[in-house]
Amino acid sequence: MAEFRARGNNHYGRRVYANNNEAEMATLEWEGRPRVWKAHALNEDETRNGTDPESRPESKLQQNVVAVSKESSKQYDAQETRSKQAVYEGPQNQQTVPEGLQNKEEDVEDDLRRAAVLVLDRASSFLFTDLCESCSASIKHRLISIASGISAAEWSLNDASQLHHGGGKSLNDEAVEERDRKVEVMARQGRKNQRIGVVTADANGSTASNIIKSALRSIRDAPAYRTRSMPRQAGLLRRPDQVSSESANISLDQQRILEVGRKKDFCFLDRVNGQNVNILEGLELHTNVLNIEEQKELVDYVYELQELGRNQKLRRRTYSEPRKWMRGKGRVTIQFGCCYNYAVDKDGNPPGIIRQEEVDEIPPKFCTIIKRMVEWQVLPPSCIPDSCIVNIYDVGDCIPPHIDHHDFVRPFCTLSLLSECNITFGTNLKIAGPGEFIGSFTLPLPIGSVLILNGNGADVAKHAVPAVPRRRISITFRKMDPTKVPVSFRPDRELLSSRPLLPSTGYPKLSPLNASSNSVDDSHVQNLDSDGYKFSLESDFPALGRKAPNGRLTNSRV
Ligand SMILES: O=C(O)CCC(=O)C(=O)O
Ligand SMILES: [Fe+2]
Repeated sequence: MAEFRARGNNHYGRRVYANNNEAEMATLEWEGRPRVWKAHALNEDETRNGTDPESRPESKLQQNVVAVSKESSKQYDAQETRSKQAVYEGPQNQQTVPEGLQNKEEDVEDDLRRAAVLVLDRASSFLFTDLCESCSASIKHRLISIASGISAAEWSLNDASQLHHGGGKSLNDEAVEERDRKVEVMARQGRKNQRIGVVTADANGSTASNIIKSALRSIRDAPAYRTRSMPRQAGLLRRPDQVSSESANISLDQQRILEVGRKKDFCFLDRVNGQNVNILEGLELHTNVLNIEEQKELVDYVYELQELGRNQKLRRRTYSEPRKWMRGKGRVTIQFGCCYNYAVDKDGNPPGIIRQEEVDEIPPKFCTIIKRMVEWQVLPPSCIPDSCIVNIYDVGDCIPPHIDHHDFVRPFCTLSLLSECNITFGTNLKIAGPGEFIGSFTLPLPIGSVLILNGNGADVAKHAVPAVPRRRISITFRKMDPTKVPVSFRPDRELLSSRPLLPSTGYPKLSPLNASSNSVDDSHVQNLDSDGYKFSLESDFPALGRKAPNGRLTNSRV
């Protein structure tokens, strides 16, 4: 494969490359566990002129796609194994498809169609932005054909995308129209008793199939799929003649709620004051809360906010960035709703909310996410966030071990964007080097996921994000203790009226410290302090080496 050198870089990990011959190659990449999507396409000039001496343009494109797909599936498999071992396995966490519910052939085809619709519906504009018009049209058409149940053989017979890369001709308006017409006809004909398959004859078709396979993994990753509670053919996914009244009644929102993965049974037993305690009790990981397009929109918006902050167009305490770069330095933060002090500031204010200080209010885009989290039962309506902090991590940035300040009530949550990273938990997190923290339990945070911190998971275990391997953004949403709100604070009444869309399954009531059922020392009466907590709680980021009230040396600082 030809060597490519970087030509430019945009915000969310997309790169545009030029090869040694200066012929352009667009690269679209989106990295996130367990879905890694990449698509390549050569430009028209290169295709027409065959400027690359190594090979015919279409075969080079094919090579790229194959290489990318191998890399994707390797990464996927490694990630999948790692995350399964780290998180999803263990006697109480095992999630297997019961006997008799394994995939049947027709299920596989339904799933393929679901995957194609999912990509077209949720990710198409994000996927195709950097591709030439002709390539994206061709890939999109193959996706449409899979969604309509058209076989690979049928597709390659009729595929007008050959007009571009396969046939070496550029597309004029007439050809585009002709192709659209053919695709429409194929879509109308629907499947013809042939296996759909995702294998395709041309390079754009196989890019489409890589994309579909990734989407398929996402679908099969959703717990609702594993337990078969996910509707297998919602109205959206069927041709109109197949839509039953039952499935047509499922709204897009309801379908999305069913696709949210919810893991609530985290367990790590630690010895705390003579008892075995599940220090992760209260943690919840909700995945697929934001789809790719929504994530992209939010990432773009965060960068806009960062630009405003840099140009001093936000209130003084809203935006802050670390002064110098070193591995393990803090990270850029943008705070809304209240001004939160991580450590004693230069004016002598203690850590916590500074009531006299004003910052900007939560932007409407973030309110939409808060509303969704309540409507989709990620957060309880009793705890609607009224403040948030955006953390922008550069490569190597981290957040040191801490327990979130009690000026914020529980639960609170963190939304992950841009790249996956690990968060680590433990009662005694070790600092192994700049930005390196070792805890008892490490959890990968997929992009688009929301981690809920509550109970022991929020207040007994500390948490830290070790130096991140890739740029990352997180948004921590928290509700302020009503007695601590800034003097200028005005609640958002509309936001406060958010309620779950589906009947509530109830939120767990958590005791301040939950001893595990197999506690070896049940006879001990818990020795709660005046706040009702068994342990003294450290402020978020006490200065390095400061002694915590419980006598332990604290080890955190931003
Ligand atoms: O970035 C994250 O995922 C964690 C952020 C966090 O712990 C915090 O903002 O308190
Ligand atoms: Fe935190």
